[in-house]
Amino acid sequence: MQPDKKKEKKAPTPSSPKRFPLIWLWLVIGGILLLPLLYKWAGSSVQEINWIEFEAKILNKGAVEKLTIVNQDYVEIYLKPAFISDTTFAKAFKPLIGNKPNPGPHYLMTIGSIESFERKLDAAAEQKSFEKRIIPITYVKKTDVFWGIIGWIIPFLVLFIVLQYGYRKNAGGSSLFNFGKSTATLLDKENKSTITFDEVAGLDEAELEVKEIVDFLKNPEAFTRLGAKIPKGVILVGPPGTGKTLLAKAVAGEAQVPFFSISGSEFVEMYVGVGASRVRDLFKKAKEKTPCIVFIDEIDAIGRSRSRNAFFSGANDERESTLNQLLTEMDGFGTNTGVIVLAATNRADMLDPALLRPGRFDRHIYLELPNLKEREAIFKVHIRSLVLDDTIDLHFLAAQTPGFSGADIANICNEAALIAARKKKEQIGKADFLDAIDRIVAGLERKSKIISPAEKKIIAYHEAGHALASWLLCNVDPLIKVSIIPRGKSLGAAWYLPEEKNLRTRTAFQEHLCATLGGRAAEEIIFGEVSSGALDDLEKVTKEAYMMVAYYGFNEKVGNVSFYDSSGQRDAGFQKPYSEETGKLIDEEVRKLADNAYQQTKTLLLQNKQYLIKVAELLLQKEVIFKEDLERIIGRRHIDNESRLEVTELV
Ligand SMILES: Nc1ncnc2c1ncn2[C@@H]1O[C@H](COP(=O)(O)OP(=O)(O)OP(=O)(O)O)[C@@H](O)[C@H]1O
Ligand SMILES: [Zn+2]
Repeated sequence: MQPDKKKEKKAPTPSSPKRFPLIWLWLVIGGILLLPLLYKWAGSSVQEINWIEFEAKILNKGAVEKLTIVNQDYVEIYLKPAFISDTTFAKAFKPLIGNKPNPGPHYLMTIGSIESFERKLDAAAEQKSFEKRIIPITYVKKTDVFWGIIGWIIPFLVLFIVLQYGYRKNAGGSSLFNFGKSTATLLDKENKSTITFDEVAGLDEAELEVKEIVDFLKNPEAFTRLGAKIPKGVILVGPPGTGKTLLAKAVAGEAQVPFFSISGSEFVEMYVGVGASRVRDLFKKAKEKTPCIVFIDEIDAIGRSRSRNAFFSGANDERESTLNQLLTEMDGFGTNTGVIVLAATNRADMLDPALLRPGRFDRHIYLELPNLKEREAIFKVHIRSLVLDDTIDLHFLAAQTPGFSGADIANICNEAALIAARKKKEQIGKADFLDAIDRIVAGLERKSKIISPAEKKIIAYHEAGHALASWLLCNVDPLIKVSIIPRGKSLGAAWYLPEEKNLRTRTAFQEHLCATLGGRAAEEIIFGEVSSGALDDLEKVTKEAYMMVAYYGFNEKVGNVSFYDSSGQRDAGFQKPYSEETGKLIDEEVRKLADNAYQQTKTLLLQNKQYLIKVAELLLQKEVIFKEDLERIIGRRHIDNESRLEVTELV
């Protein structure tokens, strides 16, 4: 139940796509829709009559010039010129047709069927004894223009709206009309990057390297005069939150040049060919603004090694053509064009080698997680805008945050301010910072979570087991505090202060396994039974033991071999790089390692059972205990402590 530091990936920079003036589109569509409506309205001004009226007012008066039967369902009645009066139609169209008589049809009449209509006509003719045949009748087929057009337009309209909507959802704001355009955000003269090297802390070496780029952008002649070539592409490599984006922005801010920023994932869309055309567009825009900087964040989204699982993923084609386009563009501009491409990635080892070749991204700058001194410097940058009281000691805070990235530190500073504000304090104090650190490391305290007294006891002994084991083993990171207040998803937690080491010995690994199993061992010693609370611990132990055996060559039987894959190409797990026997051996040795560590820990805790009980009781009483409490119970943690366990030969 140890807390794990959460790494949050920041959202890609929001894009600001230029919109096609949609209003025109709607005007055109509206116009097309309106036309048939007008027609319909004009047409509907022809009066409709029934048979009785027709017979009485028209037929019997001999006013019919001709009849047209349309589609077997209605009759258009044309009157003799003498009988035409000014209809609505004629009035409406007066400006168009002048004083000419309305050409008709003058009336419409719906009929059941042609036969019945003709029968009625015959009967009327007989009755009134006039020749039916003197009335010319034509038969025509007409499609209703209005519904005809609507019938055509609606499916298109629906398709269009669906596509547009779907596209926006996928493309995050761009529209159908600009999907080949790059969505890069541009910071230029009106909208400059205001970040300077002043805001970047603890990246001295990287800063030195990028300063050269700033100098070139400010004064290119000084370099070109001597025939020097400036790198076209610089790739920034480092874990998340180490300030890659920040550094790139600072370069733009210092050099005072336009800065195009885009995330690699923005190139890749669901439509084939979009990525490549976006790359083309981006470079076209960039070349118009030279000197300038193009910053591609998360370049691994397009630049991943091309051979990777090529057979299994169709999306590869699209990514590959995007990558090819990027390579072409980078080859296309000369070293002195004044476009410098900065790219950032968390993993340079996964990038396509073609990207890293000279003439492309030939300069690599590695950013690492900040060390103690660097963290202090980063804290200094981020507290500038905060109102602090005089309890703040930056060195102390830096010491409390090993393994934290610059982004984590920025987050802590903000979180501390929020915590202080919630407490309605005037100034932010040390306690607020410590709370903020805890919160970021282990999640929010959940005091309201209901835990029965029996469970609380198990949790207390579990955490006491971790605390005691790590206290007694001298190669484990020093313990700072233990808590049984539920936080985030864990029920209890022990905080350690990782020492900043570049190398860890086998002994350190083994002792770490023991400390991690301390919780479960304590449960077994005290309650004679284990609980499900050690899931997290077991997961860690398994992973670590596997790393020891299969990666670090710590196991004699498996030998000095490593099955680690630094290129990340085996991620998909299609093929194991070792034989089945070796696989079995690895499994066996991992199990043995974990079992032995558990037995060792149990022995250690049994020998110190009186301390275990005291620590657990204190935990139950206070919920949170600190290093000082442990010192009072067990005595100072010392390398030469009598009861320290020699964990050297575990396997
Ligand atoms: N060296 C640093 N000095 C000062 N602030 C930093 C530093 N590193 C990171 N930060 C802070 O963290 C924030 C995020 O960092 P940034 O976006 O540059 O990280 P990144 O390395 O690009 O991360 P990602 O890989 O997730 O894109 C910055 O805006 C800044 O506030
Ligand atoms: Zn645990």
